[in-house]
Amino acid sequence: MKISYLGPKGTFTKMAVDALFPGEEAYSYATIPQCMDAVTNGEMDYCVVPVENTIEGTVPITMDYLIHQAKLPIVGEIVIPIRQHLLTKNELELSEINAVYSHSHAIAQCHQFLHTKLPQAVTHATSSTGTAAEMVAEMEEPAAAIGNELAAKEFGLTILQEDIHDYANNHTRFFILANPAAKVPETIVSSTNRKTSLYVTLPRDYAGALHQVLAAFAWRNINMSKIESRPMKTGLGNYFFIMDVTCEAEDILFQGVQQELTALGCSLTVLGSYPIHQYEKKAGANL
Ligand SMILES: O=C(O)C(=O)C[C@]1(C(=O)O)C=C[C@@H](O)C=C1
Repeated sequence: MKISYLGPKGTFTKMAVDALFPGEEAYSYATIPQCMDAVTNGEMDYCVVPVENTIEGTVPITMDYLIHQAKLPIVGEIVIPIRQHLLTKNELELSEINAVYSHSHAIAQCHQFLHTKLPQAVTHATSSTGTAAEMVAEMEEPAAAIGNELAAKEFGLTILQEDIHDYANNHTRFFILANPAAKVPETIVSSTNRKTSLYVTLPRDYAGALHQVLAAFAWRNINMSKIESRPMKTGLGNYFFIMDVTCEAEDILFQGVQQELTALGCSLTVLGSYPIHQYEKKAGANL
């Protein structure tokens, strides 16, 4: 079994991979689209990609590339607690740090900390928190990375300040996307907690169009756990709606929704019906 993830070493995505696929071969890629492409072209069986964070919301590149380009099925989800630390090469005063490197989502999770404690430091976005740690480990100037304990270990950095994220309840959701030919391992399938992700496009702009869509789920008592609009990229004001519902796509009531929305001229695409996993801390784990 081969799994692609956003690398290099020491990323949160790598932690998610280790939790889901212990002992399996994991391959690092530089970007989220590259992780998905590796599955599409058959190099990899699965990829693990970040989707949504408690503080910063959706990871747009993941949803956009999944919907517009990769079109891979979602076969599972894991939610991981996120602890962001300030990592440096040596012990420094905060006032000495002139640059901070990290993934844009990690920087956003620590915005208030950076604003109040490191006003002099210029922030630089990197392709991942692991890349930021790798870069800072090679720099001579007094810079810091935002990343996790695993990155500190992998790149020999000091944790100058722990838990610098602005809100304590910080979690990120990751999707497991699969090559349609791959057999999903039993450890991933076996979870009683399940969800379906889908997106809906409306036939045109008219009063109550979205209300009709929501009503189709509501009167069947199907619980919606998330709804968000994303641009269709075809013109200003053209949006589709990504939704998560807590039932299976095979459920007779869900199929009723599909028929009703199709009759109304909407299009409904299922991205996957999948099990939800919660990260369980193991002895010696880095979270
Ligand atoms: O840079 C990493 O470590 C990642 O795995 C990416 C990512 C993200 O895209 O949101 C994953 C989890 C954290 O929320 C911050 C960064």
